[in-house]
Amino acid sequence: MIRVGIVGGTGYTGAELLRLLVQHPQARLAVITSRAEAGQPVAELFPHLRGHLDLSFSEPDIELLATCDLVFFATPNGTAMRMVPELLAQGVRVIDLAADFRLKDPAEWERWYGMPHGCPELLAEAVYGLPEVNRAAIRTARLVANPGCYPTAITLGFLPLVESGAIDPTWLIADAKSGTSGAGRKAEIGLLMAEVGESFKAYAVSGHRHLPEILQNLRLFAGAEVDLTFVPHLVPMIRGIEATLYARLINEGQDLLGLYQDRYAGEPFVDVMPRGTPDTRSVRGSNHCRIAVARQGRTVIVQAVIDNLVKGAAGQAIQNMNLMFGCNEGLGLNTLALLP
Ligand SMILES: NC(=O)C1=CN([C@@H]2O[C@H](COP(=O)(O)OP(=O)(O)OC[C@H]3O[C@@H](n4cnc5c(N)ncnc54)[C@H](OP(=O)(O)O)[C@@H]3O)[C@@H](O)[C@H]2O)C=CC1
Ligand SMILES: CC(=O)N[C@@H](CCC(=O)OP(=O)(O)O)C(=O)O
Repeated sequence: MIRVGIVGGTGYTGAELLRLLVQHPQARLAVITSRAEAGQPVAELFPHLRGHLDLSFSEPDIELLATCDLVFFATPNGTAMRMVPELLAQGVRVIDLAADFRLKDPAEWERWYGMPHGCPELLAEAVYGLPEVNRAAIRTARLVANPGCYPTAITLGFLPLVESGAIDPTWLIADAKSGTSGAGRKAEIGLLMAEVGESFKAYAVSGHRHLPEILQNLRLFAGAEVDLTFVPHLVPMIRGIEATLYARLINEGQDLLGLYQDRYAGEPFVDVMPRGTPDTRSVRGSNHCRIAVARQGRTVIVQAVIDNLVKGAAGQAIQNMNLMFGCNEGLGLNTLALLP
């Protein structure tokens, strides 16, 4: 059994880790932290876990966390980097769901996240946790940087086009939409029902912090410097990301469906649709990225959907845990989407 700790067990991604891990046959939850709820039984805050988990929230104490084989950080950006060096030194493996270890360049981190990096010496070692491009390195990693939600959908969507050289890398557009759970479980006026319930808007139009992550992915894993315009939107739904991606074909005769089917053949959590359009509800609660590809003349249109809390966060983190501990990659992740 893998003895698991979660730092940040009261947030949306922490709660999603709990939902999936209580049913995981090889994981045993040992430590779940919350500073605000320390001492409270977890199942009192989350009654759906009654009968599945007999554990109380603890303070995020290093010595306690060091009793685990693996610690997930489901905490705001800039939190994990203060605790990870000590945990690694004590032989604990780590998966960070935040952005602390995703960017390789500490100056780039500081520019986009507005704080100096706490342990830049670990950035080279940290393994980017997108199994579809990095499976072998994840298996042996001590420290995994779990991808951001938009970068998961957008990287998987563009990857076959960019790595095959089928498109012009200087002209890529990602028009992405997210449900409100992507912003976390916090009180904020812009996230009130009355503000977002019947509304739809773009944000971070002049530059979102996921842009450098996506550019780094396409450079390191698809081998191309690309010029990408990325605009995220907030839509009135709770879970889900839909990314509509545009690129220009070099060769109009390209078999696009074949390209995507071949690239993702054997991938347990990427589904390429032979026809039709993927919708977010087809992945709600599931670890799948569902993709369709179409064309209008020379323009390719890729649509990728994920659940931001599952393939975009907790599910992908468990997929990484399975790889790191030699389990079947899909263990504990065979939940189907909830319809309607
Ligand atoms: N929501 C999403 O769809 C996605 C989120 N992410 C990333 O995952 C991380 C978690 O996101 P999310 O679950 O939405 O966040 P939430 O804001 O919902 O939850 C944050 C959690 O972290 C704990 N926490 C806050 N500050 C600290 C601290 N200084 N030390 C220890 N614990 C702390 C909080 O509990 P307490 O304050 O009681 O200790 C809480 O449990 C973020 O970095 C986010 O960017 C990544 C992909 C998708
Ligand atoms: C809807 C919404 O607000 N989404 C969040 C994405 C959250 C996330 O994935 O955060 P990190 O990858 O940086 O950890 C945002 O745009 O900031």
